[in-house]
Amino acid sequence: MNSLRGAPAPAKRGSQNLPEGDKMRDISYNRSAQHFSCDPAVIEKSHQRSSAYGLDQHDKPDIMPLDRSSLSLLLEQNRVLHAHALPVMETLYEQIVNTHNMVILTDAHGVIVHALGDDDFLVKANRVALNPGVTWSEQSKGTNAIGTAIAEGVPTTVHADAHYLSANHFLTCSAAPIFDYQGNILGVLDVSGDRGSYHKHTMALVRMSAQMIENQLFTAAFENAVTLHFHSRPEFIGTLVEGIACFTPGGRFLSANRSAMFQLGLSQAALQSHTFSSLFGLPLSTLFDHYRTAAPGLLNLCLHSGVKVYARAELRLSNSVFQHYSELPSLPAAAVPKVAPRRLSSLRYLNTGDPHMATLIGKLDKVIGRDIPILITGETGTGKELLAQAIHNDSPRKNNAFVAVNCASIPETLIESELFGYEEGAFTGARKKGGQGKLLQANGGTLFLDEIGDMPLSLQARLLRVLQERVVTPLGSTKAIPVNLAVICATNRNLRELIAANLFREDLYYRLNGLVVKLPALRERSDLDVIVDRLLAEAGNEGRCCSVAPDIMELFRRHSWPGNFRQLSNLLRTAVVMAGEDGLIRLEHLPDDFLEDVQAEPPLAVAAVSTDGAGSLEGLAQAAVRSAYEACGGNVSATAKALGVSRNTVYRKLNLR
Ligand SMILES: Nc1ncnc2c1ncn2[C@@H]1O[C@H](COP(=O)(O)OP(=O)(O)OP(=O)(O)O)[C@@H](O)[C@H]1O
Repeated sequence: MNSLRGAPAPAKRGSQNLPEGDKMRDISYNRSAQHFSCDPAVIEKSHQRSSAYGLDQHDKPDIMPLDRSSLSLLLEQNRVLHAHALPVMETLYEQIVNTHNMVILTDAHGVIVHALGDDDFLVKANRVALNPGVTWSEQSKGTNAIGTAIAEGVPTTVHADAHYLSANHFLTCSAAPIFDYQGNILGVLDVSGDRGSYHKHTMALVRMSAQMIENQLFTAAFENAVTLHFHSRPEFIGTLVEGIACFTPGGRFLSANRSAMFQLGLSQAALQSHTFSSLFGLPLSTLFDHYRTAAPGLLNLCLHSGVKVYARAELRLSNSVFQHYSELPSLPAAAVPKVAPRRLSSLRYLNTGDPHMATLIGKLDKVIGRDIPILITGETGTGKELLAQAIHNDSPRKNNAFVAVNCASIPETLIESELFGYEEGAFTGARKKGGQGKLLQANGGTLFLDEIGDMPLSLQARLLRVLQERVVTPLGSTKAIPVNLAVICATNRNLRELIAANLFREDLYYRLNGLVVKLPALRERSDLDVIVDRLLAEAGNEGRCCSVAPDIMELFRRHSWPGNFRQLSNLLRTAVVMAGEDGLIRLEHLPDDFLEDVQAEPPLAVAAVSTDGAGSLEGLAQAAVRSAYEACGGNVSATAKALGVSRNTVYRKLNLR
C-alpha cells in the first residue's frame, strides 16, 4: 500500500505564509493549551477536506501497514529523525505511562515510524492500527490529530467525535509537527489514547517534546558550524526556550530556531543577510578567545535591538578551522599537533609564547589522562588554579566535576568533614542528611587541593590513605565508598622545608608529586605583551579595543608584579575603564598605589624610564596630572576623579601645597 501517492505536500511551518506580525505571534510561544486544542474552526475545515477526499464517516479505516520492504525504506528515510526522536519519545512515555496512551512518531506524510505504548491500550490501538507503517494522513483517515497537524502545520488536538471516522471516536489525540530549520515538516509527534484518558496538559508535553527534537535536529544539522545558544535569562540557556543560531566559521549566518528568530526580531529570510557581528556587534573571534580560557562562563552579548542576552557557544569546527583560530603567535610549528583536537585546548590557551611555559605545557601534555598526580608550585596569582582547571579540561575526565578545595581557607575543624563528608548526626551541627564531601563530589573527575602545604598533619594521613586505597569513609560512617579521581595539588610554600620542619608528611609528598611543575612569576615571563593584549581583550571596553601606551608597557616590563596575573588583570580592568573612549592606557589611567609601588622599586627598575629629569617616572606622572588638571579647568576634585587618584595625590604631584 502506498497511501502517499497523490497526497498534497505537507504544510510548511504555520508562520511561513503569514505576514510579519503574525509570524512573530507564532514564534512567541503561545503557551495557552486552548490555542491548539480541538479548535472548532480547524476541525470544521478538516471535516470538509475529509469529505472532499471522498471519505465517508462510517467507512472502515484502512489499517493495512506498508509491506516489509516499504517499511524498511520508510525507516531508512527517517533514520535521523527517528534517532533524535527516540530518546525524547521514551522520556515523554515515562511521563504518561499507565494512562492508556501511546507515543507515536510519524514521517512528514503521517505514516507511523515508531510507536511506544501501554500494553492494555495497545490491544485497542491494534484495532485502529496505531502501528508502524500505517498512515494517518487526512486523505486516509479523515480528521485526526496527526493528519490535521500536517495539513494545518500547527499542533492539533482531536478529541473523540471530532475525528472524522466514527471508528476513531474512542480516541483522544494530541499531535505536534516537527519542523526542520527551513520550516518544512519532517514528521509528527503524537500522543494518542483512550478518550477517557484526555488530559489538558498532554498537548503541552507533546509540543515541548517536539520542540526538543527540533532543537536537537537543528544543532545536528550544522556539524561544522559555530552554534550560539542564547537567552536574556541565563537560567533558560539549555532549555527548550533558548535561542539557537548557527554561523559559518567565518561568521556568516546559517540558520536559527524559532526562539532565536523571536529574540532577534527577524525572520529566517531576513537573517540570511546577517553575520555574527551585524547581529551582536562583536567579531566572531570574541567567541574563540572566550572559549580558550580554562573556565569560560556565559558570554554577555548585546542584540542589535539593545537587549542584553547571555550566551553559550559550541565551536564544532573542522581541524583546519580549529587550527586557523587556535594558532598562537609564538607556538612553534612542531608543537602544533598534526591532527588537532576538535575542541579548543585549555592548556594551549595558556601557552602564549614564554619558553618556560611551553616546556611546562609540553610535560603536562604527556601525563594528561594517565592519572599521575600533579603538583603545581608558584607564587600567588601565577595561575595555579587556572592551570589545574586547564589540565582537567584537556583530560578524559573533562565531562565530570572539577572540585577545588583551598586547604588554607577552611578552618582546621571543618576541613575533615569538608573533604571526607559526614553521616547524619556525625557531629554537633551536622546537617540532617549528612554531607557528601569534596572527595566524593570529585568522583570521576578531578580534585584540586590548593595550598596543600596548609593541610593539617592529621588529615594528611587520612588523605594519603584515600590516595592509596581509593576509598573514602565519611565521618561517622563505617562504610568505605570507592572513589576514582585525579588529584592536582598546588602550593606556594616550599614543601621540602615543611617536611624538614615536620609540618608535612614525606610519604604524602611523594604520593602527590608525580609531576611537579613550577609556574613562572609574571616578571620572569617573556610574553608579557601577549598576556597584556589577552587580558585587555578579556577586560572588554564595550566592544572597543584598548591598548597600552609604549612607555607604560615599558613600565610593566620593569615592574616586579608581586600579585602576578591577579594584580595585572585587576589593574588593566580598571585602566580600561579609566581610558574610556580614548582606548589608550596612559600613566594617568593607572592606579595610585601601583605608581607608588613602581616608584618605591629599586632604582634599576625605574632607571630606564628616567633617562633625564623630564622623562623620569615622577616627571611623567606630574606631566600627566598637569595635563588632566588643565583639561579639568584647574579643578582638583575633577582631576582626581578623572584620574582615579586621591585629591592629595593631585596636590602632591602639582606641588600645590
Ligand atoms: N595565563 C593567564 N591568563 C589570564 N589570566 C590568568 C592567567 N593566569 C591566571 N590568571 C588570572 O589571575 C587570577 C589568579 O589566578 P589563579 O587563582 O589561578 O592563581 P593562583 O596561583 O592559584 O593564586 P593563589 O596562589 O593566590 O591561589 C585569576 O583571576 C586568573 O583568571
